[in-house]
Amino acid sequence: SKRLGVCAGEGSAWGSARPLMKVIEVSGHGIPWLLGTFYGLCQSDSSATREVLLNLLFALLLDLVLVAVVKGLVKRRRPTHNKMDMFVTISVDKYSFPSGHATRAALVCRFILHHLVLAVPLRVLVVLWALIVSISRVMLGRHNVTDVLFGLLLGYALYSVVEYCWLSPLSAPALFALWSH
Ligand SMILES: CC(C)=CCC/C(C)=C/COP(=O)(O)O
Repeated sequence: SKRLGVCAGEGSAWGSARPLMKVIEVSGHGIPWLLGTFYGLCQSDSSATREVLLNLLFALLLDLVLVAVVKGLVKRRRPTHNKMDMFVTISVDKYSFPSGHATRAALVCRFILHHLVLAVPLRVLVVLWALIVSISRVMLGRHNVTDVLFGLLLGYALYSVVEYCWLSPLSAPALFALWSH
């Protein structure tokens, strides 16, 4: 993993690509996804859209909690070559197993592919985004390869849990009443 951390610092082999990697990092961060989903929820005027966005919000929150619990239990330190200059972190983010970006990327990728009707090139872009976010975690030196691989598996599996617990106006009427205008 250390050898693959080619953007871990400005002086690293691919140090000039670090700013781009950090933009990719923000694209997979929890805050833009949570704020964007919440904003969409407030703006949506169709009940079908609200249902999808409410479940996406639930999925993102579940993911944050699950990753925080696993990080807190495993307590694996981030690689020593990592510079802790990440955009907004919480206390457990000093730990690296699993990668929260990788779980979110896999979860959101599956969610989008199942719930949005997209042309094939866009579907391919969504999968590529998830892969690039994941690979960038190792290139930035934030994670070991195993953190990212486990994160991807966890996010993939978590999507199945979200589908199983799918919130609908029938199963969670009080929640939907909050968002009906
Ligand atoms: C503060 C909020 C809402 C989310 C934290 C997102 C975050 C910083 C996750 C850590 O990701 P990695 O484990 O991939 O470094």
